[in-house]
Amino acid sequence: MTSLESIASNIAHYDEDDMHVDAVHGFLARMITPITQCETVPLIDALGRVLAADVISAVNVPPHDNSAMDGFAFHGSSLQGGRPLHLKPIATALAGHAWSGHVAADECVRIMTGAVMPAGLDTVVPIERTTQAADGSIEIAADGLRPGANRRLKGEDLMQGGIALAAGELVTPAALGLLASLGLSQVSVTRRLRVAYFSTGDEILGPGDAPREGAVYDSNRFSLFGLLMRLGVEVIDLGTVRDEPQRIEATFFKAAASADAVITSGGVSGGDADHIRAMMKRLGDVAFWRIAMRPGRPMAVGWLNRQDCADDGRRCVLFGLPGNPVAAMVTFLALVRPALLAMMGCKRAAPPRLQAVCTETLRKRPGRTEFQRGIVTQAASGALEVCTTGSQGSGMLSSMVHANGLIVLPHDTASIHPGDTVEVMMFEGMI
Ligand SMILES: Nc1nc2c(c(=O)[nH]1)N[C@H]1C(S)=C(S)[C@@H](COP(=O)(O)OP(=O)(O)OC[C@H]3O[C@@H](n4cnc5c(N)ncnc54)[C@H](O)[C@@H]3O)O[C@H]1N2
Ligand code: MOO
Repeated sequence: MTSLESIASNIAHYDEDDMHVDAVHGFLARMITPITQCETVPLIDALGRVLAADVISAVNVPPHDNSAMDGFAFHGSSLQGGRPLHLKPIATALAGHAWSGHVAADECVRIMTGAVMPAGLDTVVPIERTTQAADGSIEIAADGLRPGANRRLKGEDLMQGGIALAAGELVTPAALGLLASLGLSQVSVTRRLRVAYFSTGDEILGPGDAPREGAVYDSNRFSLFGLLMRLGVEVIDLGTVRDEPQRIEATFFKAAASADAVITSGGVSGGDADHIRAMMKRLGDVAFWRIAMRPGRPMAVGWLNRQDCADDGRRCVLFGLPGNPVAAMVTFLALVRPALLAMMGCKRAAPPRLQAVCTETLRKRPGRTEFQRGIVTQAASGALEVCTTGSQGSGMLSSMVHANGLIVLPHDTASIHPGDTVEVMMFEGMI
């Protein structure tokens, strides 16, 4: 069984007390194994799931050559140097009602969008480019019209026998529609990832609890719930756990028995009452990092031992996030989310980061990656601009609410000045 130590030995410049964000990504990529169990679900339930196998198209989409316009279908070979054509309409072809018949060179067929192209015809002129003469013939303004115009070819979207969607694809709304266009009623997806989460700390209150001196309401459990729901995993909410060893231990056992991964928040920086670190160490193979990033410096990563043997022999992955609410969200988005997607078997690449012109000074020293809460807007010129949400305290969740992305300032970067271009990891589609 792989150990954290053996993974660490393969990471260049591995230093638990000063982890480069790139080293964290490299470490997690080595640590994570995708789930292989799969299930067949009705098509409609596949949204947000990950395809377990390549989907081979059993049909052509579209299944036949068809018209892209309401107009008249005719022989493209009749088009000569843009001269107008005069053709006699002999029939009408409607979508869903194929018309079969012979069409001569001086004839045409009135055709609707989606209707099967009559045999031998390859070109459609839109109705607005035609006029009807008194004798019923159709005059076609042919300039700029090429043979094959406004015809959609059989199989041009998906070819029968080809891979319509590959294993590891996330079923997005578009992918769901595409699967439906193949006529499928069910699809094989990886089983839903089970992710347990809980908050720790004696100062943490639950919703509706009476306020008390020195206590704060639990927000991490709710931000994490939202982030996990957006990922489409099965969430297991294990509540808020006080800094009492027995309770923490029982909660970890529960998580390890029921989940593929467990996410905790708080107690990883090593304060006096942080029993959680000692507990994590005792219950599994866990590394405690100080990551060269802001926010999100302390973080625990590893595996929890299972008391009983899990059905698939997998170990429960542990992500111990820092307690500060912004730090918990940022470490989730930047580090945990890609790892969970990999566990889900999702091969989709991370969305590209936007480039935007920064409109303010961002103070930074080289030596750590920073994720500042940003608001991206479009200037009148069309260029993307970004400013921060103001104070960047890692306890200020309002800074996340007002942001629409994270400005990513790489490890070696120094301060940013107005007019400099920065990269932004947009929230849209993520949180
Ligand atoms: N001596 C050091 N102190 C701290 C360090 C350090 O490196 N050396 N790191 C700081 C950083 S950065 C962070 S982030 C925090 C993380 O500490 P913990 O993960 O141990 O978290 P706690 O101490 O339990 O809590 C920190 C902070 O967050 C609040 N919190 C915790 N859980 C929740 C929750 N579920 N909902 C809302 N707020 C929560 C908690 O009340 C504290 O204010 O450590 C720094 N200290
Ligand atoms: O992880 Mo801490 O939030 O950098 O303050």
